[in-house]
Amino acid sequence: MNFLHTMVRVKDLDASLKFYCDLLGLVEIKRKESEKGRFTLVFLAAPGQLEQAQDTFSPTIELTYNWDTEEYTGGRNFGHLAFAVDDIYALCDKIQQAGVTINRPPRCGHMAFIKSPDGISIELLQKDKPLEPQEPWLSMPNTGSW
Ligand SMILES: C[C@@H](O)C(=O)SC[C@H](NC(=O)CC[C@H](N)C(=O)O)C(=O)NCC(=O)O
Ligand code: NI
Repeated sequence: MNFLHTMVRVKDLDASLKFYCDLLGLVEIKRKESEKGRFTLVFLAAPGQLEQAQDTFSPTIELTYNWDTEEYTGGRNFGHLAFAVDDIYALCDKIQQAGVTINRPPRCGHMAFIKSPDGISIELLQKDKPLEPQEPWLSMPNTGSW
């Protein structure tokens, strides 16, 4: 079995593409519009996984935009989407300049959390740092309401 994608329903497709593509650097690799179903699907891949994703559409994020407005009550059971980034400080600066809140800044140099326009938590991890949170980080209060 292989992991393929995570689907996220978005309220505003343009705002989401600005966030995931222009700000985070993901690349649109496929789009499907359904007149009958009244929705648009957009598959996004990370630049470092583009070749693989173009072959198998995985790993990707599948943005689902329903043309008719719906309320999406955020399920507490969904945690976050995590990305390994080249330079977490440079990316956080860019994110802050774009007016996006950094809910948990990269204090210990390797992990930050932000939220998408739909309030989806996004974890940013410095590429060459260990995945497991360092002890000091675990005891740090987070700045956002999680
Ligand atoms: C292309 C493949 O990866 C899909 O996930 S299509 C799944 C399909 N999606 C839709 O119908 C999109 C519009 C729908 N109104 C919705 O918001 O999901 C589907 O079966 N969706 C149901 C689901 O729970 O994912
Ligand atoms: Ni899907």
